[in-house]
Amino acid sequence: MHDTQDLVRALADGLPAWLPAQRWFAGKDRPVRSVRPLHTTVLLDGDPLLLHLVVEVEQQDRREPYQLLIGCREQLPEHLGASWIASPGGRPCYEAGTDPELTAHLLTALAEQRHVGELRFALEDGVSLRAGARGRPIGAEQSNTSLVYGHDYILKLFRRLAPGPSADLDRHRALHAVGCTHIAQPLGSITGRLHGQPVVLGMLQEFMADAVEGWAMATTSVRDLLAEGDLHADEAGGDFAGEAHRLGRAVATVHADLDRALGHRQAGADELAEAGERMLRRLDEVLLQVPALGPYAPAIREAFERVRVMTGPVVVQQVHGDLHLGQVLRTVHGWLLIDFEGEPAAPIAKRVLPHTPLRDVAGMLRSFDYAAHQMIVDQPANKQLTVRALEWSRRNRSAFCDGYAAVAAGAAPTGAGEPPAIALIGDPRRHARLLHALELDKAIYEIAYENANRPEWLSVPLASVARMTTEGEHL
Ligand SMILES: Nc1ncnc2c1ncn2[C@@H]1O[C@H](COP(=O)(O)OP(=O)(O)O)[C@@H](O)[C@H]1O
Ligand SMILES: O=P(O)(O)O[C@H]1O[C@H](CO)[C@@H](O[C@H]2O[C@H](CO)[C@@H](O)[C@H](O)[C@H]2O)[C@H](O)[C@H]1O
Repeated sequence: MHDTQDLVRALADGLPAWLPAQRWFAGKDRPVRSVRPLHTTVLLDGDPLLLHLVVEVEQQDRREPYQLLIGCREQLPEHLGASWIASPGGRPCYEAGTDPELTAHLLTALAEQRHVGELRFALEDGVSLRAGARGRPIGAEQSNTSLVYGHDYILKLFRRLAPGPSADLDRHRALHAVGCTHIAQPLGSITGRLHGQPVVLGMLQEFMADAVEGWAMATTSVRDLLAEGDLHADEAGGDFAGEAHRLGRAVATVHADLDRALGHRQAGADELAEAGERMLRRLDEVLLQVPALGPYAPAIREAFERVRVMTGPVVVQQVHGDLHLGQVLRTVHGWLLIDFEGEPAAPIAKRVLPHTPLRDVAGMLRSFDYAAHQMIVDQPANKQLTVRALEWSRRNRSAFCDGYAAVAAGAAPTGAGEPPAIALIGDPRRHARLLHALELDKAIYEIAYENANRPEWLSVPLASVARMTTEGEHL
């Protein structure tokens, strides 16, 4: 089979079985009916062949476009065996991200700013690259696929696509333009066209080789505390509160920088009503998936109702949108925020909308709670461990808010002489009612996320909801 279109059509028949096993595939909750190739671009001809595909995946009630990079060889070497997808016409086709020869080609295309068919490989202004390095998949639990090139670059290939702007790329660009020091510099992009509109396919960034994920640091600290016989969180060697304080400062600074770059505005009662309704709708959807949430529903509804009838105004701006300890990296110079894409489950068009910065604060507060309680997920009856986990969570949540409040208190006016949004917010704990509702909303999202992806962790957000609905708006 030599014709590329025939090869791709035959390959597409093998994709319904392969897609659900991929970590980044967002539709694992229902069977894949069919996969239809929308665009095929030959990036490298011969043996190996490198194909860029945009396919439409059809499931019960949805059709969504995904990006695939496919390698094809006459003979599949042993080290690529695990990446095999199908062998249309006897020619093995596989996930190209695992083939160093093919990933090197992507970096070269970026370095040379190539145009191939409708694909544009471009560098940000003033950037030049050292090509030649081979990329390897980062191997993280991801919604997308990232390739790391030596100690220098990381290329994120977005998997589920939507035409129009990319929140991740645009927010990185805006933050870099105002000199934000809490992000990895954006270096380049890959764009194409989908349904007649531009679409962002990839983002190249500076790779922070010395970085440690916040989640790894926080859970190590929890582990050390839980292993101690009788020390408290502030006495244990691996105390995290200093880092949590610095992280609060970093998040507030990124909010101030996003405001400086893209501005803020006041959201009125109608938008708050809409936000409250959105929270209530999500609760109803998740209740259908996870009936165990039922006993807490009345108290959660009450909290969301209170948002629905708030009179405002509440200040909104561009935010991170899915902030948690897995989205922050600690380098020797301080904390960085990564992945400004918003919640993976949200429709892509909705992810660029402005929100209250308290949404990110709520995400991070949830994450401290997660870090503490996931460690004892299989020992729910151990009161001593539960008390200690709670102590760790409270101490670090509070240090994070202190850090945020310190930056908010000293925030300089924006270009227009106006105070930035974070100065209007001040200490996040002043907004207990809204923050509580945002935390509950995030926990509801997490319940759906865990139910679909990691059922063994479902009890973590469920237990948080139980605590939150008993304790109320308490930090
Ligand atoms: N600039 C970077 N430097 C070092 N590691 C990074 C960088 N960006 C991302 N990572 C690592 O890659 C992982 C996945 O990146 P992320 O942007 O969160 O992808 P996804 O959108 O697929 O969730 C992160 O958890 C982090 O460990
Ligand atoms: O990093 P992603 O953008 O893919 O975010 C999704 O996956 C996260 C898990 O990897 C999930 O985060 C939840 O688990 C984290 C620990 O693994 C915890 O730190 C977070 O607080 C918790 O929300 C995230 O919600 C989801 O969108």
